Amino acid sequence: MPDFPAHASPAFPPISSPRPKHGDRTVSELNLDRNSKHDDHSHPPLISPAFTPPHTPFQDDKRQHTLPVEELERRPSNHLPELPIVHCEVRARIPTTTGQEMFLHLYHNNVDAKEHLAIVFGPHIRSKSLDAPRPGETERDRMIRGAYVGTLYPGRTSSRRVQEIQKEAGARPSAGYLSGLNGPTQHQPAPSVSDDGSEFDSIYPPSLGPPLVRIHSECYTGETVWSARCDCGEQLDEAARLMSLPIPTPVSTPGSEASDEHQLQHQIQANGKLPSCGGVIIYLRQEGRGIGLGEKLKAYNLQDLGHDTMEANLLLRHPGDARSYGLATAMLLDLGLGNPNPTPENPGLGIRLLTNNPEKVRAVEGRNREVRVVERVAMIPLAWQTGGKEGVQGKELDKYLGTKIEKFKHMFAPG
Ligand SMILES: Nc1nc2c(ncn2[C@@H]2O[C@H](COP(=O)(O)OP(=O)(O)OP(=O)(O)O)[C@@H](O)[C@H]2O)c(=O)[nH]1
Repeated sequence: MPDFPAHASPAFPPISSPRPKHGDRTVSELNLDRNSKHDDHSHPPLISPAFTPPHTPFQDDKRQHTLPVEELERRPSNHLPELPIVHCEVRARIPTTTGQEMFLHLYHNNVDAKEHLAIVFGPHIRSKSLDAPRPGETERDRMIRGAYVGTLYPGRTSSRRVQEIQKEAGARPSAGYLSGLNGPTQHQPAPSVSDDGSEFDSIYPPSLGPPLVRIHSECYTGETVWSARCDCGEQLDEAARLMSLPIPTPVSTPGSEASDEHQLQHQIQANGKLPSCGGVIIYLRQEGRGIGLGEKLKAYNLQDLGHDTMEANLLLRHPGDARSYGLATAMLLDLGLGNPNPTPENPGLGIRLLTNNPEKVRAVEGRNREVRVVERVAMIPLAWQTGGKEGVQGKELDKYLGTKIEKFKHMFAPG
């Protein structure tokens, strides 16, 4: 493994050949040697390597992805006594520089005054608190705050889905009737409506498998001013890229997947391109692992004086990591991604969490396992994946990653 930094050895076996190229990577290609063992016996692997899919994540047997959650080391002390109350105030469509769209959801809550965000990729994830009717609001109010289904366009008059309008009209209305209600202008495409009147963004197709989720902590330096002290900006970009990957061609199996395939074909026809497999980045305003930007900058000066990132926090009288994840749990539940009461008949999908931080896996599930993490997907630095051809690099980053591994016990490989 000549391309990996020294602190990556021996925990980081080489990535299988051929070496991944930027733009070609899939989630599954992030997997390292599945036989590798984490060398710290005091921190057993949370998830067996078998839970990271070997090939296309959506085509594997889903039982293979089931996390043996009983094996998780629970740390209830890190959970908030009760889940915060969160409320999605507004969402808006954001076209991105990659050509994919995402929906930015802005949340308020009852524990801090910050505006935490959910960055939603794909059409299938919706906020319950956003969609719920609010007293006295008009259809226009609902569209302005983003509580609409389908696509906005000049002249649209209803936030509701075509199915609901049809139901209200008592029979299947004519195309002229629908265009009077929801009709696009001549410049804008109509909402994606299938033959039976349904729209795509109303359900999460089980055939897509558990959605990909990233819980990301704000990092002004890494995400905005090009800092090479950490890998935060790269991780944010990579999470978005993975969630924008096109859905693999659906497998034709009996049951729901047949209708998913029908929907997929329809969406391809409507948009002219493959929809993304989707997912959500929960973007928490936890700058500097919760200590804030000013304190993080002091910590950087201490690091330049020779201390590592954990020591610097402690010298400033902060915990090494001052974060909690109850807000993320509550936001995931609001987005319909929790599964608090699984039954054998309805085990639920759970989520696939993109992280190297074992504490996040435990914490985001919540004290009562309101959310189920069925798989942890490791985030390998791009420089390690590409032998230094891509990604953030530098001696400060090497030290940062080394401390994450040695002191914070982050796992840069599955399991
Ligand atoms: N206090 C402090 N915070 C830092 C430093 N470098 C980055 N951060 C913050 O650390 C947070 C990201 O945490 P990381 O430890 O990099 O990663 P993680 O979120 O725990 O784990 P992953 O899910 O694997 O990314 C962001 O809020 C950054 O602003 C530092 O040197 N000191």
